[in-house]
Amino acid sequence: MSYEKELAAAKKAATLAARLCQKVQKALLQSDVQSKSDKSPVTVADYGSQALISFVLERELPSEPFSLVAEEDSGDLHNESGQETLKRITEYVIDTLASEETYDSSSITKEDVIRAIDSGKSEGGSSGRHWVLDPIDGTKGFVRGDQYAIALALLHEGKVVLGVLACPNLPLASIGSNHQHSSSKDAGCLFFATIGEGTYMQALDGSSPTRVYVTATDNPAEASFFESFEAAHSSHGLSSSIAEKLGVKAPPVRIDSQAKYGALSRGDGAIYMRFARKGYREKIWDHAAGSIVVTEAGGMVTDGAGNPLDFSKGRFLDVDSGIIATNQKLMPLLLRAVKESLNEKASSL
Ligand SMILES: Nc1ncnc2c1ncn2[C@@H]1O[C@H](COP(=O)(O)OS(=O)(=O)O)[C@@H](OP(=O)(O)O)[C@H]1O
Ligand SMILES: [Mg+2]
Ligand SMILES: [Mg+2]
Ligand SMILES: [Mg+2]
Repeated sequence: MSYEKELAAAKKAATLAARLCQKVQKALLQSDVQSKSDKSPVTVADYGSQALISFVLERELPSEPFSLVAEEDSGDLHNESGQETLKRITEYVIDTLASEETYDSSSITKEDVIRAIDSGKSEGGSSGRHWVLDPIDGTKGFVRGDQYAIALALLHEGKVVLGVLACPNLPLASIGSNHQHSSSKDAGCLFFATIGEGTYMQALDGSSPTRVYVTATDNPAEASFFESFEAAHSSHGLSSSIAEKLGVKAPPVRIDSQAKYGALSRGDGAIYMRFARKGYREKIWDHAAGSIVVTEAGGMVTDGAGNPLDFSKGRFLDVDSGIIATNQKLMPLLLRAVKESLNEKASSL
């Protein structure tokens, strides 16, 4: 089955949303300390990105039933303090859509924005088609001025068949294990993948796409690994012990968001490990787009026990012992190291 129309719509939607987020991030980073501690700028970008993507997908694909599983809902926008935020979101959406000649955005109202945001309440599941959206993944990175991603995927009969990752601050050149704070020069990547057709990357501001592949290395000593920037999101201690067992020499590369999956898909590093604290339930929008970007580039994404990720169960993604990704040659070694480390951890408790 071809998903050509859906891919074109998804790329357009994610690219426009990235533009909106960049405008908000620029204003946020230029603002004074007081308004930086205020949560509203990131809220404006989260909601704005979700509303805009919902508008674009519905307009580009009018003949398809529209179901969207997305992170945000309009709950907080209905009270008194939400009114100013809603006004700003609507302005950003109108302004960003105005750059597309084919859209008449001037008539979009605050009510339209609320409706667009709340179209993301779908439960997903194993039948039919559902879009899956994280309007800004890596919110903490966004606020810091670091990495974040707009992550959009399409589920068909419970399987991810298409994924687009817009990473506005990710350098176009490789980020190795000696990666420093990124400059915005030559940054902005759009990764996209369709089932059976490979993964491609292009510049967010337009360039022809190039096909990307995960690293071919089978030598852990040459491999480096990615993990969350935020220690609260993934155990850095556990990943270090696994890396040590494997014989990985390079220090971890810690970056925010699904930009990690994008970087892995083009071979910047060889492994991604994520071990959330016990009791935390992963969400499908945090992994759907990233996982197909990696698998179509030749990689593998499983939970810590080696099971494939199951996106067909609704909004949550239930996993056994974390999420890991690497190439096909390193996966058996990685799984063994994960198992050993988890057993050691369990017996030391
Ligand atoms: N406690 C805890 N454990 C694990 N994961 C959590 C936790 N809290 C949040 N989240 C989710 O992590 C998403 C951010 O992804 P990363 O951890 O890859 O990036 S980061 O290092 O936190 O920036 C982040 O996505 P966004 O909310 O879209 O930013 C969350 O869905
Ligand atoms: Mg997220
Ligand atoms: Mg988010
Ligand atoms: Mg969030």
